Amino acid sequence: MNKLPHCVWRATTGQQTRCMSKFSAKKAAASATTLLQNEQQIPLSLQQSRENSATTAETATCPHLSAPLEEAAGSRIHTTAEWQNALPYNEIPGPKPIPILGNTWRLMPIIGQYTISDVAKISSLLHERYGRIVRFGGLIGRPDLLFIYDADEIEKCYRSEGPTPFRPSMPSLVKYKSVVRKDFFGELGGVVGVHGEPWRQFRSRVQKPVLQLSTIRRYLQPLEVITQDFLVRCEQLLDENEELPADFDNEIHKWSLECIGRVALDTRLGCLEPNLSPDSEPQQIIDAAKYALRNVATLELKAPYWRYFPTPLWTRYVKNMNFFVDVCMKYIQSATERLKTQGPSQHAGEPSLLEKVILSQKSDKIATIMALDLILVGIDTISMAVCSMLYQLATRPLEQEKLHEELKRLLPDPNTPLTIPLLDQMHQLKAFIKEVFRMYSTVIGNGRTLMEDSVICGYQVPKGVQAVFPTIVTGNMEEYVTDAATFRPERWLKTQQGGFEGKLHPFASLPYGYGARMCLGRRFADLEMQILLAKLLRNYKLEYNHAPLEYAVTFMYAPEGPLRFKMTRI
Ligand code: HEM
Repeated sequence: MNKLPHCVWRATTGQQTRCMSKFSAKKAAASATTLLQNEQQIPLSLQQSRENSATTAETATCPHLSAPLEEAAGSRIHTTAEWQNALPYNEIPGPKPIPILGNTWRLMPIIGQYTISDVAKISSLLHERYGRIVRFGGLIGRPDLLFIYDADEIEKCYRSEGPTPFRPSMPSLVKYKSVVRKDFFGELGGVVGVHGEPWRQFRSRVQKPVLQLSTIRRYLQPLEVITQDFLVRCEQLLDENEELPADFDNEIHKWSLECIGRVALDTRLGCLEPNLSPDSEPQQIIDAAKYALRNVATLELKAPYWRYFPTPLWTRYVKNMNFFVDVCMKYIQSATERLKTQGPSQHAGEPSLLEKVILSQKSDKIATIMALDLILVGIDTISMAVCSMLYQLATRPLEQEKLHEELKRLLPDPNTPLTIPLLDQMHQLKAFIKEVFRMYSTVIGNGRTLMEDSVICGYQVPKGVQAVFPTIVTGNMEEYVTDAATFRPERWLKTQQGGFEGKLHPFASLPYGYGARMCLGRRFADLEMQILLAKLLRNYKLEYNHAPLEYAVTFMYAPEGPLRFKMTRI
């Protein structure tokens, strides 16, 4: 039996002591109003807010942001009753920072309470201890983190985020793109780690071809071929007990790199070749991408001294990224050369994604930077999501059987090529994917730097604060999801498809984020996962006959340990 995230966390946190429920926050806000007009309290809170705005807005700026955050942006709200009735920012509950070390010590080895791999647990623990809004301040070199566990408030934040949402991700990547490799990126930073108008302009140039259904349709057959090759390779890897090797996650990374290479680099990288040596180029690209992503949490959450001087970890990060960029550049350049000499390749009547971007933007530089962004975030996310999906399938035989039945019905001949209409009819399969994301969201949370002073959960929150939306926690809250602790994919189905009526707050589980900045690769991610699960489950039975695995955050949230699945042909 799998441990549910909530059980794991509750076990470590002991008694639940919510400081402020939704009800009591409202009551508190109301009594603050009656306190009134308390002549000292209102000016004091505003002053506090201004002080916070000044410090946090500074750290929220980005070299790829065209203009600093609007100075006057927050002032409009100050005249509203909502703001004036709200509680001051410094009254938001949360762990108290200690002098000099702030709250950073809590993430330090030995003396700290939390390790990086516990990030998901920290998030749940903060909610259990402090309530629906938690201020985690005093982190060296970065603004306060404001954890929001209220799906209505999360919805409000997303819906009011404006045309250029600021996702405070990866300052290390920002520094790499805008300072260390300014020679390469120049003013074209791409979308990851870029903000404001430069982000909007870049995103609007590439968004249409990336998300177009015709693009997705074009890649169905090439990705199916890659997945077929992957399954052949899996069969070759089986031992005498029909089990996959302990480092099977590495094989999944190879499959996802092969997929993203086909989409973003217009090439078959050869990752699925047998006997790939550890120093082969595809394996090195996988290692480099993994290293870059997995050290982000350490670089940014533990004391981020690399901002001030080049720490050994930072030096290695840069070297690793340089290797990664150079190798990718090689393939993109040859793809653009091929386009110039041979014209666009036509598959299913469509040019490739790279060709569409080069032709529409008349710039291979934009295509290059887009491809780098897609690769940078597209390998680990999908690989870890697939690890999680396969583990859940292997440990939930009844769910697996349901999917198998659906696939047998839609694909009576297991060799039937997949089509978009067939994928569209795989309701159980899609519901299963959504339910895994709800309970074990691969990306545990999303965030936005507030661009304006706002009232959140009855508190005055200054602009510049980093709001965190912990989807891994909200997706598991009974308040928003009926029978939240039970794995029930049917909750995602319509009644006529066998679904059941129940609460499912639309902002509780958002694995791909929301709004203008939502995951750019989500359609490819869904396509790749659906193809893999459909091909696998139509032809094989998956089992896991070892000690249960715990979920942990390296960068993504996934089962930690050897994925020694037993894979038997049906
Ligand atoms: C299951 C796998 C994946 C998950 C769970 C995931 C999740 C996310 C999330 C939560 C965001 C932030 C969205 C927001 O701020 O609202 C994001 C952004 C992004 N994702 Fe994904 N993603 C996945 C796969 C991919 C893949 C395969 C690609 C590339 C092909 C990709 C490309 C991107 C890019 C480029 C962004 C930045 C968008 C921007 O800032 O404009 N993702 N993803």
